[in-house]
Amino acid sequence: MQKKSTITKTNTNSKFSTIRVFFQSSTTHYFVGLIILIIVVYTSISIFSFFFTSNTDQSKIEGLSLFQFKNIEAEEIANWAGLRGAILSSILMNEGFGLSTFFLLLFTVFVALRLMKVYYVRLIRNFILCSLLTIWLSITLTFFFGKFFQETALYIGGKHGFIVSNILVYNFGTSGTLLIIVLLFIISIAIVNIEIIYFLITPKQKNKNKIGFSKEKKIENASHIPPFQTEENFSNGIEHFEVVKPKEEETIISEIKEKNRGFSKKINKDNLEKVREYDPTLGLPNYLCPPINLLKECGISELQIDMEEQKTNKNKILSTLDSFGIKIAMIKATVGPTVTLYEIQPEAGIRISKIKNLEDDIALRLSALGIRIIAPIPGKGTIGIEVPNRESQTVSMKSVITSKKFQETKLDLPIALGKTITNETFVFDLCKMPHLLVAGATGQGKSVGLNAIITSLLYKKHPAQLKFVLIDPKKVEFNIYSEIEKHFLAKLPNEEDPVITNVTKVVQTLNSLTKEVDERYNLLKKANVRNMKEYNEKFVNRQLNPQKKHRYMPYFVVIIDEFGDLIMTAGREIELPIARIAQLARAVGIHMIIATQRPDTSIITGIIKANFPARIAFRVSAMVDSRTILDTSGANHLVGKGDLLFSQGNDLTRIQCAFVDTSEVEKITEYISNQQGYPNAEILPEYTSEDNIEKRDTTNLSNRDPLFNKAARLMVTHQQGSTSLIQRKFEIGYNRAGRLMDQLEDAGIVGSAQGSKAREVLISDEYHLDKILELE
Ligand SMILES: Nc1ncnc2c1ncn2[C@@H]1O[C@H](COP(=O)(O)OP(=O)(O)OP(=O)(O)O)[C@@H](O)[C@H]1O
Repeated sequence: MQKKSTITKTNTNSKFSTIRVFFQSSTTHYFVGLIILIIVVYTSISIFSFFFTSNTDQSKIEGLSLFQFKNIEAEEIANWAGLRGAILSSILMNEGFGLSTFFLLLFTVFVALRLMKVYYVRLIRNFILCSLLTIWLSITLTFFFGKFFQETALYIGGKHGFIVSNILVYNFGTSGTLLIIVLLFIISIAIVNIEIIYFLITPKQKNKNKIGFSKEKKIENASHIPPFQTEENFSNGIEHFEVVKPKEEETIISEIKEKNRGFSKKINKDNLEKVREYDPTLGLPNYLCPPINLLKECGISELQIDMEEQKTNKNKILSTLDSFGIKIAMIKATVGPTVTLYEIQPEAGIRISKIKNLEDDIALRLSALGIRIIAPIPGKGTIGIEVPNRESQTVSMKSVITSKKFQETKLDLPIALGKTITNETFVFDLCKMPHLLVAGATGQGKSVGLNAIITSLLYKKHPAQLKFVLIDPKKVEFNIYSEIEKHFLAKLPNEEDPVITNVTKVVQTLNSLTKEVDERYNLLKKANVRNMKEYNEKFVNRQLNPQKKHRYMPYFVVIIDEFGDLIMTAGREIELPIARIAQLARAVGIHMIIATQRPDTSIITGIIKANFPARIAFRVSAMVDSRTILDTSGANHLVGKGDLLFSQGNDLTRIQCAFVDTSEVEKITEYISNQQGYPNAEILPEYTSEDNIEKRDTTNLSNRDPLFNKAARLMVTHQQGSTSLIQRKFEIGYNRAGRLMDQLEDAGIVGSAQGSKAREVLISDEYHLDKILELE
C-alpha cells in the first residue's frame, strides 16, 4: 500500500517536473516570444489602418466586443486587419489610450524580445516607463489636439485621455493642466536616466562632483572607496549582460542498464577471430559492474539560476572596478554548481595586475568568501572573476557517472571527479597524471574526493584489470573497501587485513611495490616492449608465454590517506620508496594517490612535489598552504564542501567534487562482494626486512666511499646514472665506480640497473640532494 502511494507520489512529482521543465525551457520561451511578436504586428496593422478606415467601420462594429460574433459581410469592413482588427483597434484607440497605445505595444515587443533572448531589456523599468508615457501622451494629445478630431470617429488620446484631460482642466484650469503635463514628462524622462533629475535640481553641484571624481581618478593609489548606495543598480553603461546557463549534459542511464555491465566478450560468428585472444576477464566471466541505481540522486538535477543574484553581483563588480578607475567593455556570467564565473573585458590600456590586486576589494563589496581572479583566462583574452553562488548545488556521483562523457570515455583509468564551472563533467586519466597529490584542510572534502575517485574506477574496471593498494593510518576511511578484497585489493602475503593501517606494514608494502616495479620492468625487458600497455597487448595476443613467467598485468592504484602522519612517523623510510615508485612506476601501470590534511613543506617535500605533478587542492586556510600544494595561491579562496582546484602543469581548473556518501559506497562494495571473486586478494611480492638489513649494512655510512657525495652531485647535475661517467670524472677503476653506484642506489639517488642503459636519476636537482645528504 505504502509502496503504491510512493509510486503515485513519484509519478506526480515527475509530472510536475516535466511541466516545470517545459515552462522553463528556452524553446518554449522562444515560441511564446514569437507568438507575442506576431500579435503585436497584427495589432499595429489594425491600429495603423484605423486612422484611414475608422469612419467607415465604426458604425458597423459599434458595441461589439472582440469575441462577439455578428453577421457582417467581410467586404463591409475596411480595416486592413479584418473584422477582429477593426474591433481591436477601436477598443485600444477609442476606449483606451488613443495613439499612445503604441507605447504599450512597444513594451510588449520588449517582453517578446527578452523571451526570445534576442535582446536583454530591463522589464520592470520599461514597464513603468511605457505606462507613464502612455498615460502622459494620451492626456497631452487630447489636451492639445482633441478639438481637431471632434468631428471624426477617432479619439486621438482615447477615452482615458478625454476623461482625464477634462477632469484636469475642470479642476486646475488650462495652465494647471499644462504644468501637470510637464511634470509627468519630467518624471518619465527621469526614469530613463536618473542623472537628468540631478541635473535639473542641482546642476552646479553635479558639475562639481564630476570635477572631483576626475581628479580622484588621476590619483594612482585609488584607496578611496566611493559611496555604496547605488552600486546594486550600477551598469557602467553596459546594457547587455549575458548570463550563460551551461547546457545540461547528456546522460545515458538507459543504455548503461542495457549494455556494458558485463565485461566478457560474447562470442559470435563475427568475432570468432578474437577467440584466439586471451581474455583476462575470463577469471571472473560473470562479473557485472555495479548498477547505476546504487547511487543516489542528490540536490536538484537541473542547475538553477538566480537572475537577481547574478545582476546584483555584476553591478557590484562593475561599481567596484569603476571606483578604481577601471572601465569595462563587456561582462558575461557563466553559472556553475558552486561558483559563477564573471568574464570581463577591460577597456584598452588597463593593466591586468591592477584588476588582480582588487581581489580583496571585490570580496569585500560582494561580502563573499572564495572570490578568485583569473587574469587573464588562458586562451580567452578575458579576465575571470569567480564568485561563489549564494546557494551551492551538490553534484551527485550519479550525475557524473551517468554522463555521456564518462560512459563513452576510452581513457585507461578514467576518473569522473566532478563538474567544472561550466557544469561539464570533469574526467581525467590517472594513467596520464601519472600520480596524484590530494591536499586540503580537514573537513573540506578530501575523503569524499578519494571515494569519488575509487567509485569512478569501480564503475569502469573489471577486477582483472585493476587492483587497489589501500593505506589508511586513520583506520576508518578505507575499512569500507575490505569487502571487495577478493575482487579489487592487493596485499602482502600472509597478511590478514587487506587495508594497511600499520606504519611498519606500510613501509613493507611500499618496498614490496618497488619489487613489483622491478619485476614488471624485467618482464617488459624480456618481452621487448616499453610499457605495460604494449606488454598486455602482446600478452592478450598470445605472443608471450606464461610458462616463461609472463602474466597479464593489472593496473595498481596505490592510495595513501593521511600521508602526512606517515611521513611524521616513518620519515625517509616512506618518502624514498614513494619517490622511487613515483619515478619508475608510470610505465608499468602503478599509480599513486597520496592525500594529506597537512599541507606544509615538511610533508609535501621537494621530492614529493617533483614526482607528483598532478595535484588536487581542497580549501586551505592560508595562502602559504595553497602555494605549498599548487605553487600558486587560490586554494585559500575556495569555499569548502568539495570545491577544489585541479592542477596539472600550468593548468588550474576549479571543480565541484562529486558527492558520494558512505551508504552509497557500502552498497557498491556489497554488490561487488556478493559476486563471485578470486580465491584471494592479489598478492604483492614478498618483502622481508632482512633484505633491508643486508642492504643497510652495505650502505652503512662509515663504509661509504669518500667520493660518495661528489658522485651523487655528479649524477644529479648530469641527470645520468652512468658508471663510466663516474670512472671518467674521478679517474677511478670500474670496480670502485660500480660500488659507488650501488651505494647511490641504496641511498635512493639513482634507480636500479637497467642492463646496458644508464640508470635513472631519482633526484631532480641539487637542492633536494642537499636535503637528503644533510639528513644522513
Ligand atoms: N563534494 C561535496 N559536495 C557536498 N558536500 C561535501 C562534498 N565533500 C564534502 N562535503 C561535506 O563536507 C563534509 C566533510 O567532508 P570530508 O569528510 O570528505 O572531509 P575531509 O577533508 O576528508 O575531512 P578529514 O580530513 O577530517 O577527514 C562532508 O561530510 C560533507 O558534508
